[in-house]
Amino acid sequence: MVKELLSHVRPHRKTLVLGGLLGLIGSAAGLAMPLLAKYVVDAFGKAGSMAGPLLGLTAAVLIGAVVSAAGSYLMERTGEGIVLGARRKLVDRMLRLKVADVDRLKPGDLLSRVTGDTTLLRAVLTNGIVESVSATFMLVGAIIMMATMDGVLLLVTLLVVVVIGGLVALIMPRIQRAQTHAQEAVGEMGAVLDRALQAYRTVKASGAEEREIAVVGDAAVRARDRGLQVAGWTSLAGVATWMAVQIAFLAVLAVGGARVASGTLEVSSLIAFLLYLFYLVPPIGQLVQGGVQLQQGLAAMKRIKEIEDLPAEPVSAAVAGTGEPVGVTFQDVVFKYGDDRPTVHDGVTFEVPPGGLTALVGPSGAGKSTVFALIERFYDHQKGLITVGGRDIRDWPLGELRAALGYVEQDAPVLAGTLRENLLFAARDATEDELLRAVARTRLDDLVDRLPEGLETPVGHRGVLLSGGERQRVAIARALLRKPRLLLLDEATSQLDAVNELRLREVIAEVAAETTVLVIAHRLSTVTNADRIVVMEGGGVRAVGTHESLVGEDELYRELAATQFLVG
Ligand SMILES: Nc1ncnc2c1ncn2[C@@H]1O[C@H](COP(=O)(O)OP(=O)(O)OP(=O)(O)O)[C@@H](O)[C@H]1O
Repeated sequence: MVKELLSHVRPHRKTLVLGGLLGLIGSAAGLAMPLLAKYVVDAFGKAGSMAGPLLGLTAAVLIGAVVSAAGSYLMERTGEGIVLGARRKLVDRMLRLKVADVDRLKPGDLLSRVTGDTTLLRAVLTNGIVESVSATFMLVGAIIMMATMDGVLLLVTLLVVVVIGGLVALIMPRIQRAQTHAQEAVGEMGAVLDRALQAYRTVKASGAEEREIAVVGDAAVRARDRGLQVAGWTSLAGVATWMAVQIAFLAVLAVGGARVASGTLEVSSLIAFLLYLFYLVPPIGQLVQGGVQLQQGLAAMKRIKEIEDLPAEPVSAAVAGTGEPVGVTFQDVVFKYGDDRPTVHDGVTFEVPPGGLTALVGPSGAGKSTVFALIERFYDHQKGLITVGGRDIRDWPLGELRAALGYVEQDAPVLAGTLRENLLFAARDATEDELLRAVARTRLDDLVDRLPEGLETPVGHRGVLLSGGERQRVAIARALLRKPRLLLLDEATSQLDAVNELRLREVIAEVAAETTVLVIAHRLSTVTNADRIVVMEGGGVRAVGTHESLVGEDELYRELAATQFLVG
């Protein structure tokens, strides 16, 4: 883990060394100040020329200030660079993860890893390292000086320091563990808050503000408690260090006093030795502080690495596909979302030939949306065969497969940005003509005319909020611009008004004339128009046919048609 931590420093090591050196020079200039002041005072006394010493003093003050400032700026800059690098790497991985992995991780927690944990790296990797290095120098210097004074006393000192140092070393992993828990607690708080913000309207409508405030408050209290554990262990390490010096002082006094009494040591040497002993205090303190920071950095690194170690998917570029419509088949497909989850597909078999409109229907929870998730390879099925265009989906390069598909989620989200950016989201290279045609085909012209800045109007968050029907048509236009060979459309379950429903039906019929459309249908209009309907139930396919044939032959379908489609 230390290696990974240092790998973040490597690209910045030159700046870091330079920053550290400038800091040292700055401090040296500070140290020279009293000496220069002495010259100035001496010059007073001798009534000699003041110009030289004063100029020297001014120059030292200025140079010291500038060099120190440059040094600390470079350190901060390196810190920011390290945080930027860590964030980029983490976000890069986060957006390439498999859907199944993201399902397990909570968005608020992921967010806290990118914001909080990366920030923790800054202190340890800049000041932590530099101060520890300079503290080590000071420590070694003081020890050498002590060695020249008296070897026996040095041995006594080192013995005490080593024993207490061992104790501190035992405490360090505990600090790391406590810090990991503290970071987890902060992540958990982020997750809870995120959940409340996501369901903001429901929270308000349910009058659940106070309950949610309490839930997030509890998470914050847990984060505080974890933080206190870190504080506890850190103070213990601090006390141990303090004790080390005090005990060493007493031990040296005792042993040294005896030696002075026996005449083997001079009093002046004992005094000098004791003075040097106290010189050890700041560097030891800094080293312990550096150790604590290192534990914090390691804890953060652990959480960052957890994400970086997850497998990444190859990315599919947002470009339009080209090509003929493709069919899709499912043969005895078995799938569950996890080993401990119930089986969702238990031998699903159906066939969709290229072109035309196929509707998937079935009771809620029958596994219809899961069919789409498997075709998009958001998840991998456990058994059976799924083909797209006659080719096993596992043999398709992932990017190519997804480029061939258009995908419209049931809860079609609008992303931040303008309407144009939203439409071109899946096909950045579409021409203006293609864009306008997609707008016309999805009957979005009215919307574009109505919006104050037309296509350039910001929509979604911080922009104009679109209605459910508009969002769905934007999503369809977005999918169409990708020129899909197979369009997967999860119809919105919400009621659309008559005009919107008619528009949607027209759009689907037009698209189905050009490419393969597989739609999860919640509306009778979609189903009656379909070339074929696949009825799913209880993890399998129950019947396949047209509306007319199924009404005659399939009881469940008849029931669904009588209730669900007509009302939903
Ligand atoms: N990401 C997921 N992780 C775990 N289980 C899931 C996930 N998505 C769906 N499920 C489960 O799989 C089953 C089938 O869900 P699916 O969304 O495919 O049904 P559906 O037929 O589309 O239902 P609806 O018509 O209500 O949308 C459900 O029991 C659901 O709880």
